[in-house]
Amino acid sequence: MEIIFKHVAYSYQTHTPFQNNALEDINFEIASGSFTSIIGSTGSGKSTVLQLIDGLIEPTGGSLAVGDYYFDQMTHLKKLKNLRQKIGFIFQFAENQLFEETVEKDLMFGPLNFAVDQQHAKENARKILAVVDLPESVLRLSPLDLSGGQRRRIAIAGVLINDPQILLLDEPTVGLDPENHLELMALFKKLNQQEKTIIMVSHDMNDVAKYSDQVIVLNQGKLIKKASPEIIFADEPFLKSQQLALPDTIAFANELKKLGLKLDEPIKDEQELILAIRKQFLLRKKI
Ligand SMILES: Nc1ncnc2c1ncn2[C@@H]1O[C@H](COP(=O)(O)OP(=O)(O)OP(=O)(O)O)[C@@H](O)[C@H]1O
Repeated sequence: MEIIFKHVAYSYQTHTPFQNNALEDINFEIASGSFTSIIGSTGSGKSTVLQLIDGLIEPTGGSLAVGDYYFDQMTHLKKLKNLRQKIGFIFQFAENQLFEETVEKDLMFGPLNFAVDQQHAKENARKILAVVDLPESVLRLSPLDLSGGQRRRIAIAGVLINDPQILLLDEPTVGLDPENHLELMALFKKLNQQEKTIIMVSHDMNDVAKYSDQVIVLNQGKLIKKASPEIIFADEPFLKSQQLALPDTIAFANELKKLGLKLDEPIKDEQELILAIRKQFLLRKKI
């Protein structure tokens, strides 16, 4: 499902003294099956963009299209219920939304809500655990008996069980240990390779550089740059002006360049950095 924003604006608490113009004249397109990251400093409007795509709020100006669904300020949010079925929203600290007595009941909640019968909902709950790499034995447990990382996985499984075409991720790995962090990002990458469109809000520039096809930069409610990660992270002065960090591998590659190593190709993760350094050493050996 393609996503198109045309002159989108959003204000909180409109027509009150507390009106907050969170987004202004936002224009972008997100291709079906792509991985887009949205970055920008605190309060720049990233989460508001995700809420608009999910049809949780309607724009106060302009219009947007998500697949066949078109909406503007005249649209009734109730009409977007079917759209929300096709989108999975993984909120920050998603595990805080687990509320049932058992993992199984929690996982069955979504399908039962979308009129799937008990038996199929149970079967789907069992199957989805494999996707998030958890054993079936957790089904009988209370979410409170699980570790933080496992609880996050159950919350994500509860979203994936509805087989969404678009995944909205709001800081999906925040607070996780490095191992769980890596494994979850690998899962999102795999889902993306299975044609799911991913839109991720993140403050983690390593993930943004490594996984995205496209990066959207917001600043105080305005879109100020939209480009590939290679282009975004090659512009250090721009990143500094936005208080955005360089990904570790790119920062390291820049230090190596200062020491005289020729690293001309764009580098976005450890793997590419290792290959580029190896190539330089092989070239030097030949000389
Ligand atoms: N429910 C709300 N009522 C009023 N203002 C809000 C509300 N939610 C967000 N805002 C304001 O809208 C602006 C954009 O907020 P948003 O949460 O989209 O930014 P963000 O880039 O996701 O921030 P963060 O990185 O801190 O999560 C901010 O000025 C914020 O204070």
